[in-house]
Amino acid sequence: MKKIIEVSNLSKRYGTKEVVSDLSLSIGKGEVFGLLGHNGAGKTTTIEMILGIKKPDKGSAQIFGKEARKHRKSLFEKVGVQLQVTSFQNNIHVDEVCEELSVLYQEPADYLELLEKFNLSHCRKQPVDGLSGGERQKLSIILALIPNPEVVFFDELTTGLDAKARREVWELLIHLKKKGLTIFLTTHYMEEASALCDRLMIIKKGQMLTTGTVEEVIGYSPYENLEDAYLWYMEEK
Ligand SMILES: Nc1ncnc2c1ncn2[C@@H]1O[C@H](COP(=O)(O)OP(=O)(O)OP(=O)(O)O)[C@@H](O)[C@H]1O
Repeated sequence: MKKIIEVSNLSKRYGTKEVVSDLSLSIGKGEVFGLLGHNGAGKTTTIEMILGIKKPDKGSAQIFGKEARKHRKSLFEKVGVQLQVTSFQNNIHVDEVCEELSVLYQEPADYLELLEKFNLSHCRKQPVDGLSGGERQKLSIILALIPNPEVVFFDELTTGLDAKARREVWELLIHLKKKGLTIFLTTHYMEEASALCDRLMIIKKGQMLTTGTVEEVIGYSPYENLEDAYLWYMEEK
């Protein structure tokens, strides 16, 4: 399988605290990879280092065989990103944000279609500031998909979404995965990880506790579902 993301021995410390410790992983084309861990475990920092937003102290990360820091422009034609904190200009409307982003890409996705798929068409003319938390979250997912990416990073994919919207997002991502999209996600919802991820890694205080397919990760524990297994890893190790 063609490797899309390769991470080797990535480490980062702030002061004396090591927040990411010697993490290595690789993700093949069309795979959905989930990074799981409690608040503060180092998930966002790991994503930011892969994307070249933060500099690792040790190790390296490549997307399509290139370091993001050095090849930002060419890489980001093919990479979509949804980060937890997305700030927008004051009073900007939903369709303006989508339009402004679309013009940056050679072959952007049709944002009107995406708004429709995520049931946000009725918010098109609304200021982003006036959106509900869930609507804002959906918009950030749409923005990550506007580049028509080959690989996409979702940090806390469906946080703040109601159960129906969460299922809709899952369905859409499964559809995009079938078309070859590679997905790196973090989530605090084990049901979501089970439904979407081909492979997982669970981290605690920046260190890997386990990695494998959902079945493997559950199988290494004494439990039969991911949530119980996850909690077991967190306490046992
Ligand atoms: N610039 C910084 N300076 C100091 N500490 C930082 C900095 N950025 C992150 N940290 C710390 O690094 C640790 C890892 O943070 P990170 O955001 O990667 O965790 P996370 O797993 O994404 O958490 P969450 O699930 O809450 O989003 C946290 O303890 C955080 O406080």
